[in-house]
Amino acid sequence: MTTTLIRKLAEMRELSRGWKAAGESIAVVPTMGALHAGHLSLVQAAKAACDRVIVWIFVNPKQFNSPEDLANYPRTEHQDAEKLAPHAVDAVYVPDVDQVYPPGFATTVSVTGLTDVLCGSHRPGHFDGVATVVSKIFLQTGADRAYFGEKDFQQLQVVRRMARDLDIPIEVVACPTVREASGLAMSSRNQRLSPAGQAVAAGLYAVLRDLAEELEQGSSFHPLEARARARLAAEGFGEVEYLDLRSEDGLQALDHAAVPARLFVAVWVDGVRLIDNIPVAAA
Ligand SMILES: Nc1ncnc2c1ncn2[C@@H]1O[C@H](COP(=O)(O)OP(=O)(O)OP(=O)(O)O)[C@@H](O)[C@H]1O
Ligand SMILES: CC(C)(CO)[C@@H](O)C(=O)[O-]
Ligand code: BAL
Repeated sequence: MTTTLIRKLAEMRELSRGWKAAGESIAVVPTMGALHAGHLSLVQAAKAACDRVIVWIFVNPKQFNSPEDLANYPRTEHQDAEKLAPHAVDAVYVPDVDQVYPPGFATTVSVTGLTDVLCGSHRPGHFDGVATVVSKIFLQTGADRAYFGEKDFQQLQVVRRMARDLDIPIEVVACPTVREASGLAMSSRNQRLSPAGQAVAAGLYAVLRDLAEELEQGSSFHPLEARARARLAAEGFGEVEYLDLRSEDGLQALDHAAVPARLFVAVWVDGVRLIDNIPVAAA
């Protein structure tokens, strides 16, 4: 089978209409490119469940709160095509900017509440950019299902809320975080780590796991948080933007692992911002 490379919305809509008319189910995998095994796991899950799979690749300027981050974001279209080839997806949609944000574009989709915490409070405007582009992804592709990674757990909750609130008929499917052998969550921005930064970053998962184990034995979070922050500093990590224990549903701050809970972290290493989260079983 052949994969169609699409750059124009009209072409995307025509394909999608044809598939729907034939009664086929459609999945979309939204990405910003620089693909790795984490993205490919979403593609595999989508292929297993749907007749047609679209991979969306677009470095969305509206979700970057820092111009340097946008300028430095890896863009690897040729390698992305090579990585997707064995997966034989039906379409790779790499829209031109004006297909997403035509001249005069003046609409923002904003999810309140869930976006006040974690990455929302540290990256002003980020989730407005995400919610706006993801509503467009859903509407442009007409997909029945959309696949997202738990690595971006807050994004997943925001996207679910947005789809429900706007009555977009799509099922949002969560896929587990794919990790390196060290436990480091795969991420496109990891490419920007120096060898020394990679060695430090490799320690993050163990810090989270150790913290989760103590919480699972019934300890309260705040004394453990102070120790974990000291350990991160001693291991060479830079600023910890947040290290929080929160409920999975609603992202409320917790002091004990009492309800389905997760640890969330955002930390700088070597000029690169890493995020991660892991579930914590109730004590
Ligand atoms: N390690 C991973 N495991 C599972 N899903 C992932 C992983 N990394 C990214 N994803 C998911 O892939 C989708 C596209 O993410 P994106 O293109 O931003 O990649 P990324 O690796 O998260 O890059 P970055 O965080 O550096 O922007 C998102 O749904 C994201 O949660
Ligand atoms: C969902 C997304 C593709 C929207 O630009 C992006 O936030 C991402 O890659 O996670
Ligand atoms: N994976 C989340 C996209 C971002 O960091 O902008």
